Parts: sequence; structure tokens; C-alpha cells
Amino acid sequence: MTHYDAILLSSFGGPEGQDDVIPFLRNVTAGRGIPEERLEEVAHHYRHFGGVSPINEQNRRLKAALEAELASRGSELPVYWGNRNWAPYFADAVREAHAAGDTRLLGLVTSAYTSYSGVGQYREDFEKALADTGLSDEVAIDRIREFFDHPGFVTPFVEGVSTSMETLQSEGLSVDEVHVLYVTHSIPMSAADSSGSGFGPGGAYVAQHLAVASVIHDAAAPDAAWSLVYQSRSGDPRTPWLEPDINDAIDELVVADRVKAVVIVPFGFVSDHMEVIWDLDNEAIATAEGHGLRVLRVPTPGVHPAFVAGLVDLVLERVNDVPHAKRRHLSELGPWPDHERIGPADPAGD
Ligand SMILES: CC1=C(CCC(=O)O)c2cc3nc(cc4[nH]c(cc5[nH]c(cc1n2)c(C)c5CCC(=O)O)c(CCC(=O)O)c4C)C(CCC(=O)O)=C3C
Ligand SMILES: [Fe+2]
Repeated sequence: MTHYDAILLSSFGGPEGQDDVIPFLRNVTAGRGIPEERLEEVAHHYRHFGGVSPINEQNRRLKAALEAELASRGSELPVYWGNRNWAPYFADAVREAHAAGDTRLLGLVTSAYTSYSGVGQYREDFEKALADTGLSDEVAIDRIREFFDHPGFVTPFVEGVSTSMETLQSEGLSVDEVHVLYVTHSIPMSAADSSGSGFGPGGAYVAQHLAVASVIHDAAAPDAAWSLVYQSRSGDPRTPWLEPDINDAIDELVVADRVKAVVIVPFGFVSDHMEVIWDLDNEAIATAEGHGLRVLRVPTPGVHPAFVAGLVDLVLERVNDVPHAKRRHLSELGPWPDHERIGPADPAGD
């Protein structure tokens, strides 16, 4: 058994009103060379929803669901919640935990895949939170592994794709008229290549997405055509990012005939946050409908019971020291390895 005092639910954070939008975007992009036009464009997405990102409310609901699932499985671990880019910040959560005597934390990060954004940047931000609070020698943070191919994450997408296929068939469409688009966040090509070695171009990031897409697809729509596409690119337009963009991919499908419907599967994300409700539900759906296509967008896991139970499995595999070879995973890439601890090996001297 490994003793933990608490779980640190760790996420991105988002604005909760118009006045938060610009300070939030400055936090996200500090020193990252995002062009001003891109920031204005993204600010407009938030403004459209009253300056409120859905992400914080989704994390409050996830926290409550995790607490209920932990309790039902006999665990008394409390759950603290902190964000990288908006209040409550990691430093707030670490201070709160420490004040309650909780110094051995298990970080549950709401990113399923390996990338700088989903892994390295969280690690840096955890280190900074410990340094900023002066608790680097007193609080330790472990992190649960990337869960891209854990059944808890995959199951809600399998259900969503299956249901969509049934809906389209009940509307009279045949399988060969449907194309399934597995869509994730584009990242710079250089960031993808360096996301994990031994995977060829695109690194671990692309390999993990290809593996998960084929697991979902084989289970839910094996006879339909599919592709892996990307969304929400930003940065300098001259820098290469992963392609094709979902909107370009939809244009191409129409040129390539036959397709009458697309199923959009936002499997890069755990909840319906801004990139999903704007970049997909507004933009990509408009692109597809502009071509006269029928479009269905599959839900993200959110607080799906399988997802919540899967996250608790991932916590309990650490608590119970489940050997690597016995950990649950659905692709040949898993189970992904654990990360090194941040902070002291033996926090609070016990
Ligand atoms: C891989 C990945 C994930 C998934 C893994 C993870 O969850 O971490 C993710 C999640 C998210 N990204 C989010 C928001 C933003 N991301 C931005 C910028 C960027 N994201 C990138 C990548 C990713 N992002 C990258 C390579 C950039 C370029 C700048 C940089 O290199 O850092 C920008 C700046 C404007 C823009 O350029 O779009 C914003 C506002 C929100 C919150 C949404 C909400 O509020 O509901 C969430 C969950
Ligand atoms: Fe992002």
C-alpha cells in the first residue's frame, strides 16, 4: 500500500465572467508567442458565452462525483481542486491541503494523453505551486498515469459512437454513407514529435490517439470509414501544427463523394469545454451543415459513471500498488508508466 492523504484534482481553469476573460488569456499564453489576433479571436468565443467557460462547473461536478464514488468504494480520501490558469489555483489547493494536514497528494490531471500541455506543463506548475507556497519540503505530489486507453475513458466514447450509428441507420443512412471523425487538439508538430520517443513522427501524442481511435472504432462502428483529425490550432501560422484541421477534412470528404453524414468524436478532451462547444459545435458543425451533411457530435466523458469509476480505479491502483502488468488498458501502448514524484520522498517527516 502507498499512503496518500488526499487527491488533487488538477485542471486547466477558465474564466467565470467577462472581466476574467483577458486576465485568464494572459495567464494561459504568458510568454508563449501567441499572436494578438488569435487572442482576440479566442476572447470572442468566451465573450459569446457571457465570459464564462463551462470548464470550472464541470470540474466542480467531477469533484462531487469522485467524492461519491470514492466513498461508495470505502475510500476516505478527500479531494482538493486546483487549476493551472484560474482560481482556485494549484497554490490555493496545496495551501488548503497542507493546512488540513494533508501532505501526500495524488494528482489527478484532467488530460488523457501525453504532450507538453498535458504533462510537462502540469509538472512545472506543480513545482511552482510548491515553491510559491514555501511547501517544497513538506508536500509531495504524485500523478496518475495518462489514461487515454483506460476503459473508463474509452467506454463513454464507444457508447456515443454506437448510439450515433444507430441514430443514422434509423434515419435510413447506410454505413458506407457515414464517416467518423476522431478529433483532438492540434499541437505544434515539433511538440508532437518530442512527446515521447520510439513512436515515429507525431511521437507518443499521435500514436496514443491512433491507438484509442481504433479501439473505439472497432468496438462501435467497425464497418464505417474513419480518420484522425485536429482542431483549435493557434500559434504562429508559419509554424507547422498537426493536420488536417477538422474543417478542411470535412471539405475533402464532400469532394470525395458518397458521404452523407459525419460523426464527430471529441476524444481529445474529458469534458465539453470551450474548444468543444465553440470550435466543434459552432464551427465544425457549420462547416458540415454548409455542405448539407447530417452531423452528430458525440458527448465527452464529463461525469459519465464509467469515467468516474475509471478515475477512481486509477487512484486505487496507486494506493494498492497494483503491478504495472496488471493495470487496465485497452491498447497495445498501455498501461502507460507512472511519473516521478514531485517534492520530498517522505513528506512531513513521517
Ligand atoms: C493538448 C491540449 C489540450 C488537452 C490537454 C489538456 O487538457 O491540457 C488543451 C486543453 C485546453 N486548452 C484550453 C484553453 C486554451 N488553450 C490555448 C492554447 C493552446 N492549447 C494547446 C494544447 C492543448 N490545450 C496548445 C498547444 C496551445 C497553444 C499555446 C501553448 O503552447 O500553450 C489557449 C490560448 C488561446 C489559443 O491559442 O487557443 C486557451 C484559451 C482549455 C480550457 C477550455 C475552456 O476554457 O473551456 C483546455 C481544457
Ligand atoms: Fe489549450
